[in-house]
Amino acid sequence: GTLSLGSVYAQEFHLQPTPQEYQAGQDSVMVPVQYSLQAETAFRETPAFHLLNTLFPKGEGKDGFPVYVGVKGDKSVKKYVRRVPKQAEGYYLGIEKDRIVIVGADERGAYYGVQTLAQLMTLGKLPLAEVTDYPDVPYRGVVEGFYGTPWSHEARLRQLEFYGRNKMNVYLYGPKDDPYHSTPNWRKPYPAKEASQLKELVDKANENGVIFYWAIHPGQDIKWNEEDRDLLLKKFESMYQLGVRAFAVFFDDISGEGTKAEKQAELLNYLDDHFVKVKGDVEPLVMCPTEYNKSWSDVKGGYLTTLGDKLNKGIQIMWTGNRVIACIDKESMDFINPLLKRKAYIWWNFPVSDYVRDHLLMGPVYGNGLDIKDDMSAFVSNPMERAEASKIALYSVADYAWNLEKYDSNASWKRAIRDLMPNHAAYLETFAAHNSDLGENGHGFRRDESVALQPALKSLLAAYEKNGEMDEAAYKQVAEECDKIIVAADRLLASKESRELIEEIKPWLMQFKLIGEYGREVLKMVRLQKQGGQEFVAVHDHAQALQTLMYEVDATYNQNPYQPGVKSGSKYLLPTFNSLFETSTQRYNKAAGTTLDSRAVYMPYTLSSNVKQLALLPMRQKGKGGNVSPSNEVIIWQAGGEVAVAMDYVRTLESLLVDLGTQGAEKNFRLEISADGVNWKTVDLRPVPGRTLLSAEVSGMKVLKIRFTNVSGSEQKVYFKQFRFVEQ
Ligand SMILES: CCCCCN1[C@H](CO)[C@@H](O)[C@@H](O)[C@@H]1CC(=O)NC
Repeated sequence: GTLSLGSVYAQEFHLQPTPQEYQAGQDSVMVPVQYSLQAETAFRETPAFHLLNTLFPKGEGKDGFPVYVGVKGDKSVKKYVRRVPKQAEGYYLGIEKDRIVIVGADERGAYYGVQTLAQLMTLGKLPLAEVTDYPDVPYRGVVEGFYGTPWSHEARLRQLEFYGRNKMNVYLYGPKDDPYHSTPNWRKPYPAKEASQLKELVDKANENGVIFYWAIHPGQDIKWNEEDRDLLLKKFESMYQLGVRAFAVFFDDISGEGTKAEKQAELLNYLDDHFVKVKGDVEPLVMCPTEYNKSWSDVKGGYLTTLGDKLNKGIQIMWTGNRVIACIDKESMDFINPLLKRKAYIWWNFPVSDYVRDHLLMGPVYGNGLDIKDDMSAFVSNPMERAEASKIALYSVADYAWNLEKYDSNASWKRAIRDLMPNHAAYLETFAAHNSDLGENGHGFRRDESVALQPALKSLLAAYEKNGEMDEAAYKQVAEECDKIIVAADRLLASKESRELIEEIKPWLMQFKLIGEYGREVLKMVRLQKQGGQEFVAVHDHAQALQTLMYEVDATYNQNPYQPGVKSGSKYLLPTFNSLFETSTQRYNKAAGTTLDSRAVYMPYTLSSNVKQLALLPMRQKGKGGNVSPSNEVIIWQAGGEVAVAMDYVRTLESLLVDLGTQGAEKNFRLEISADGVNWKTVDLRPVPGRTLLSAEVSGMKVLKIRFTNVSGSEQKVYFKQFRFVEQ
């Protein structure tokens, strides 16, 4: 019989990604326990069949509920062929009283139709519905292209299932720190273990309708000769033997010979003509250019137009937008497509966090144009090294790239969270809401954070700071949020669900709980300061104890050479609590004549620079010293350009290290120390044998300011790998 769907389903339920067209009546049929397959025999070899066969408790049987499934041209579904969209990977799904019909424009379309059926079956009843659907962007998915610890094999297997469910059809394997993907071993075949794991990934990808691209990153040391060309071809052949049927060549983040456009184009065309076209069953090549974003491109130099003119038409060219880290809009596409003479293959550098490793990017995916579906051939996301945590953003990337016009970033974000942890969605949402911004970073890319609580935080702080007023409504809202934070952190830390996710984000959950407790104490301090009660002192000391615990977490976990530590709620939540802590303590001291320590978080060092790419780099304090957060891009350091660090008051140095990633930098740069900010003393920089590291003899020196200048008289292209000092 037919049952009517309760309205609760109608509101909550949402197909993912958002379909182009979905009509469901109020009527529905019970979910059949068994199905009978009406399809061509060949269908049984496809991923669509294997997925379909898992959906019915009693599997397939001749008396089961009829399921007509196939692709355009199949006899079994001839009757429905007019309903099928013309777009690649499109499908028609019809649920009728006495049958289910799924017709794909192609095999992957049929697979997606089954994925949509699978989602509808979670309703417990099947609505009498029609879905006419197809993707806006041809290639949608993920490029594992970040610096840092590559994803584990298990994490990748889970990712591929996730991509299948979310109708993502591309996974590009290109972890920068895999030595067989990049220099030095790109010429060598994988060792047995890695090879068998890659084969397993390819099989898993095929099962989930995902094209597995294996990328090579040869540019840093490739020689433009037949030997290297043939070694690269041999490597592709060895990957082909493992089942790889899609290949990419990345020339990003390199310098030297490998950056030449003509040579890159020649190599790619050779691979296209002598490998891809010869094999016949390999996807079109994808390449990542050296000039992969507008801010790095020199149009007059002709790099991009050379690629656009010379690269065989079928070869895809990647692009990250106006900057390394940037949202993609119409203006960005109108700039690049004419130069490439094809639709750019977007590599979106979000939620990648390898330049802000102490932050998690758990917020909504927003800021990309909703009017560019016809301007790009692909939209793939470069994720965080934390695979499970990346799924919040990836879920929405899938939603966006499938149906741009209907994309709603906030609604998608909430669904992403519910999809990731159905039994802890509210807690994960509380956590994600306050762990979304990147903090200061060299790329200047920021995200919103604590959006719902921002107004209360701002008005609570403004009222109190300006004239000691108490905005009771804001106070109440912030106090309630602190309670929610504490509960959310505990529930997530104790969660049995999504254990792999919890293990990835555990340090941030610990930090998050401390922030909730700290906020609770700071709110008490504000209340007590206004009442003038003695209890202020005990609460102040508890808040300081929590500050110490927060520092401990930050100094203990996720230690890496780039952005060590564990930042949470860093944009508004923690800064507001710190301001309230400082102000209430200063006011209490004034009224009570006490000298309670009012410093919340301490940053004694200030960076300044007239070198564009260094000016925004954050200063970090670590223990008894500080460092400038390194940048992993090539720095264009103009003649006379300088970077300086100012202390809050005169301090005594123990050591100072500089690493520009190039030999002989000590000849082109000068280090100076000043104890008063007026008189400067040049300090010797000694190269550490065999390394590009320079050590300065500063032990015992009084310092108010440090200055480091390019005195070579000409522009220098260097890396900014380290600038670190330790105090005595
Ligand atoms: C050296 C320039 C910064 C690196 C640029 N991005 C990412 C962000 O950090 C990083 O993951 C790296 O793989 C990637 C390179 C890139 O964007 N290629 C198209």
